[in-house]
Amino acid sequence: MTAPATAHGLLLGCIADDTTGATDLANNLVRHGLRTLQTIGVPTEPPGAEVDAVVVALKSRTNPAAEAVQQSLAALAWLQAQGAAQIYFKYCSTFDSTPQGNIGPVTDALLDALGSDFTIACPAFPANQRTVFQGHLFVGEQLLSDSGMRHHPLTPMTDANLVRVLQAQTRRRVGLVPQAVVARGPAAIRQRFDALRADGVGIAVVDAICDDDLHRIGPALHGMPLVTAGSGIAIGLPANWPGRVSDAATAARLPAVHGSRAVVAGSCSQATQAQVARFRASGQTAFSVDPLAIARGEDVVAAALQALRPALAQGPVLAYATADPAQVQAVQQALGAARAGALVEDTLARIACGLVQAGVRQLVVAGGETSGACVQALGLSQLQIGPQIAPGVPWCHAVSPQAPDGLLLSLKSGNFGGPDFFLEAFTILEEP
Ligand SMILES: Nc1ncnc2c1ncn2[C@@H]1O[C@H](COP(=O)(O)OP(=O)(O)OP(=O)(O)O)[C@@H](O)[C@H]1O
Ligand SMILES: O=C(O)[C@@H](O)C(=O)CO
Repeated sequence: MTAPATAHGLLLGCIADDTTGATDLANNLVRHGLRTLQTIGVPTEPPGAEVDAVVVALKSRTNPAAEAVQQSLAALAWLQAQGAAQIYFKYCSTFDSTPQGNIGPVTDALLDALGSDFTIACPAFPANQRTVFQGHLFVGEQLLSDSGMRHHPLTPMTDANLVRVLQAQTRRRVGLVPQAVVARGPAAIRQRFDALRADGVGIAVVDAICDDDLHRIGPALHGMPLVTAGSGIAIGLPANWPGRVSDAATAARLPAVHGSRAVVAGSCSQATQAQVARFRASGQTAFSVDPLAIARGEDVVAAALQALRPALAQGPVLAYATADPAQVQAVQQALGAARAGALVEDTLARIACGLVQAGVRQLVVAGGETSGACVQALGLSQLQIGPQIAPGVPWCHAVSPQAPDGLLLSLKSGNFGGPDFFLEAFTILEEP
């Protein structure tokens, strides 16, 4: 193993279960003053630059649990070799998982490897309308199970009770720190941790309904070997290292990159459906990827590039597989959910590569699995985090073998961003 990389020690070593989730977490860390590097997969070398946090982006959310565990442990080993003082397992703010995992099995494995017997689970991200109250996850005003997440193609979420959802995935006992305790501050939260632990609880779901709650939870996590959460919890952690927090605006500066603009969308979330509809209504060129045509062996990549390339000079173009729940269900019945997902991801990733080869240098990708496939196909190994476009979604800079001069990328979580995100993302690059 390599020697610890950073002269002052890595404060936070993060393991994210998908690519957009990793960017979301890195964005929150940068905005709260930690110099943060995002890697795609587990690196083989120490980070090149002096950083306070590293987010290792995996693509482990929907793999078989044993594979997700293996990838997460490899990331842990690398982060430990860099001297990470605390480990952060980042999953989705909508707790995307199935009764088989992967949140429970990965948490169990990380706790075992760290020799620790206690952690928290908190997907709350109030800036994006994800709140947890009495252990129940809300998306805006709806329970998770009433939200669009009940139709997710890979991880449909039909129960909002996180204690119950997580208990089905872990061999540890799951308990709750209710918001009434969180509201009383870090000392009360720590006391509740101690009481739960004495009771044999290994994972505490922690309520949080606003950013103030996250700032109260942060100090109570100081020194906890493993934190498991969405990206929201990250906003309360940098205050635990007052001497290390730096200027967020400087931390988010990116090199300028000019070139054509494109969007690739594989998310079927409600937010992405609205964004695709708004983009199409704007009159910009859009190509619809039909999963059944891919399965029939048609050359959908060539057709997409033929339709989109000539339009690049007129502004952003869009390739999308985004569809409504009825269409997704029909495709899944015909092909199976996993095969449909894999075929679409592969096709969109090849379209993204073709667009970059055609001169696209500002690229938005919608959907975590889709983003994972695109960054892998583009051969990216790390991302520098830049300015925020919408909560949880920054522009990033990366160098690809296909764009050695650099590329601006925005990896958008499926459910993030307002309806005009696909057009607004490019507009903010024009601001002085
Ligand atoms: N029309 C379609 N029919 C079936 N599956 C599709 C279709 N369009 C996309 N998919 C698949 O649905 C999955 C969507 O997952 P993805 O992670 O990209 O989006 P998301 O879950 O909404 O985003 P996030 O993980 O950021 O919340 C992918 O595997 C994608 O290939
Ligand atoms: O937490 C979220 O909602 C996102 O960062 C995410 O993980 C999307 O895949």
